[in-house]
Amino acid sequence: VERLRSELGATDLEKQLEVLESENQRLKQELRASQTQTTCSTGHCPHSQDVEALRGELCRKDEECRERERRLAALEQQVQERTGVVVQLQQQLEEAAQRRQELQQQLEEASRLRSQSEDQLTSRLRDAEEALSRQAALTPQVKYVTKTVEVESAQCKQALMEAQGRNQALQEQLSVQRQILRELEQQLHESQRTSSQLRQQLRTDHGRLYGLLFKAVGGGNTEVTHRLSKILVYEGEMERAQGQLEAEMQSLEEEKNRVIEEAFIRAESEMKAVHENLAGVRMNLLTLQPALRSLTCDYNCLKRQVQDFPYMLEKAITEAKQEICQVIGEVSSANQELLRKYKREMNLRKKCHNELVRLKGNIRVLCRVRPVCAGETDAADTKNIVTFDPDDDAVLYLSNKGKLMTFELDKVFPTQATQEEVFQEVQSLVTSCIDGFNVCIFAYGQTGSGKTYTMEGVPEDPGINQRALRLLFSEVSEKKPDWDYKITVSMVEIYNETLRNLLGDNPNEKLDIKMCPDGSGQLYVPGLTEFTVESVEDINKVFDLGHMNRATACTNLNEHSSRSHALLIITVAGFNSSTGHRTSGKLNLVDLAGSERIAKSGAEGSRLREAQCINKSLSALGDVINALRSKHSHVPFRNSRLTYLLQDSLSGDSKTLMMVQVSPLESNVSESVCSLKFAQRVRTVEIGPSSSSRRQAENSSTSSSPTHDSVELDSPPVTPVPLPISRASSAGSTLSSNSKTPTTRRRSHSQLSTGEQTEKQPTVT
Ligand SMILES: Nc1ncnc2c1ncn2[C@@H]1O[C@H](COP(=O)(O)OP(=O)(O)OP(=O)(O)O)[C@@H](O)[C@H]1O
Repeated sequence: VERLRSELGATDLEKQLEVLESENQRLKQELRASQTQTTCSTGHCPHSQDVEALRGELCRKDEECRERERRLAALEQQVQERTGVVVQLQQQLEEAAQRRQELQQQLEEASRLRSQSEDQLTSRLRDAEEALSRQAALTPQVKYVTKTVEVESAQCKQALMEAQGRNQALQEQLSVQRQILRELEQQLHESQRTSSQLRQQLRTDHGRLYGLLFKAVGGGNTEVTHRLSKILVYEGEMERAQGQLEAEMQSLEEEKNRVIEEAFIRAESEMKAVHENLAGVRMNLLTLQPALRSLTCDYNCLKRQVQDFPYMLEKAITEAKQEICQVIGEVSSANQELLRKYKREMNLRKKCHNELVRLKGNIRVLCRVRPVCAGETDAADTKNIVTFDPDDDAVLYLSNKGKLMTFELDKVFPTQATQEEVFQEVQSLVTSCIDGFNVCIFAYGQTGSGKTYTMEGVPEDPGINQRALRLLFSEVSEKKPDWDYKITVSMVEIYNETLRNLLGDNPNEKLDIKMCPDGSGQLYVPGLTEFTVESVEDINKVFDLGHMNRATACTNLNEHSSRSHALLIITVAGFNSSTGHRTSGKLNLVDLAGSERIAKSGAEGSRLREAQCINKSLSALGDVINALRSKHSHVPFRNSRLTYLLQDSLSGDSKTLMMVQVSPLESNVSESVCSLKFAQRVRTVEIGPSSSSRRQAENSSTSSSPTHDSVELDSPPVTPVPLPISRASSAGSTLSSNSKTPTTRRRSHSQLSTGEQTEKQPTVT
């Protein structure tokens, strides 16, 4: 409104009107003053009647003038009203523009919705097509497709309905706007007509009035004439100003019409676009309808399939069940056959392996010559007293006091032989323990000949003990899952004919060897600690504990270890879950005490006793092996702790390997000769199969042990006198730890169970 007012110059016009008003007032006052003067001056005038008449006429004209003024004011009011109408129209114009904007927004919204619905329809159609193709390819998810189709068609229809509804509403709004515009135009025309009529009337009235005035004045009063002409000029100015106002209003009207026309044209073009879009949507709908029809058709088809599906499924399940049952039957029979073959093959493999070991000899004797160590490089000692046959690895030559002695063994390892090469030679024995055989591997030789090196090795190059356990781990893991194996280890030391538990809490505790109370004839050591091992870390922990316990009980470990036998007893118990077979094998890895002769060592006192004990046990071992070799009915296992403990691993179908260690030094040549002679004798021994008769004979012996204190290894063994006591009746017998000659104490079962409670179950082989 302010803008319109400023554009129309309403303020100037108002000011001009005010000026005109004040001028009018001033003129009226002047007129009254001139009338008074005229009255005074014409008191004795002969034309007083005319003057009176004129005065009356003037009053009347004055009245008319006031009337005109009133009408002018009314006209001004009308002009103001028109201005108000113009303002209203302007407002309406703005509202119309706003509505147009809203319409535009709605149109945009409608087009957005349309494109959205188009997109949705396209994507849903695509989804539906894909789902349809998937359904055609796979087992149809009919329910899902059905729902999708229904939802899509309903949504499309609803979107169309909404778009049509919005279109309808927009059209209605447009027609209402058109109606309002028409009415406003009509009102404007009418007001313009009225205004021009009024203006015309005012002009004629003014003309008439001023004519009359001029006539009345008749040029008599120039002052009045002058003032009247002034009024006329003012009126003319007013008219001109009004004319300008009207012209401006006219131009505004035209501008408004033009704007409305443009808005109308734009709205029409937008409407046209909306219509086109609507037509497009309709077209799309028309194109969608066939797709919808085909989808409906597919849906019906799928529905039928779904209805048939349970029957088909049931039929398929029944057929599948039959097939599965048939296949299960076939598989189980094939499985049975395979299991039978597997058992046969396993037995065959076991037999072959056993045969191989047997062919190699149940008692195998290997020899290892240790290299000359640093610090032994004396001129005298470094003389080459041990030589090897390059063509035969079973032959060793020893130069003894200028005489060349030849020794033939199963295999001779030269000084440069590695730990790995040595282990490869013994590994078949180690694996036979998995098949349930008992195995003994001894390292025999004088002190410092390399027994401990061969059995234990050094951390960076371990010996047979650790390598055997590693091999067992890898072998049993290969046999999984059919076979489940448990590997346990014990460590025992025999010092001065006393058995010590190296893995126990108290390494000073002395252990006994006992017969199992179950009458199986098996021996066991009550209180002996066993550890289950599953990894190399476990092995290392066990070895560390054993070494620690061995060291705690002595002042000088090196001397102590030279004078005691160290046994690592590994038990491998297996269970085959598919066949139900059980196996149990024992692997005894023995690092024997030094085998040097007392005469040479010149020992006295406790050293003498140590040497006697060592010699006793070693000669007992020699006796046992001799008895086995000679197939004696009695084998003197009980003559020493060592042979008694290893009884079940030396008899029957057990396998024994003796690693004779030889020093390369000339100063040790006589001990080397003794060791090699012993080894050669042992090599000819065969462990016979009639273990039961041997056991019977052996168990019958109670006091046949010869005294070996002074017996040299190559001296002939004393033949034991067998006594007819059966193994079953000797259950519970113990070997006295103090007695030089083992005696059999007979105990009843009840005595055993109460007096000597076993700490662990005996191993059943
Ligand atoms: N094959 C070998 N290669 C290298 N060094 C060896 C070999 N055999 C033995 N030795 C070394 O010889 C020395 C004596 O060996 P070892 O202690 O094994 O003899 P031993 O027969 O066990 O003695 P003891 O009866 O006193 O226990 C050790 O220093 C050892 O490292």
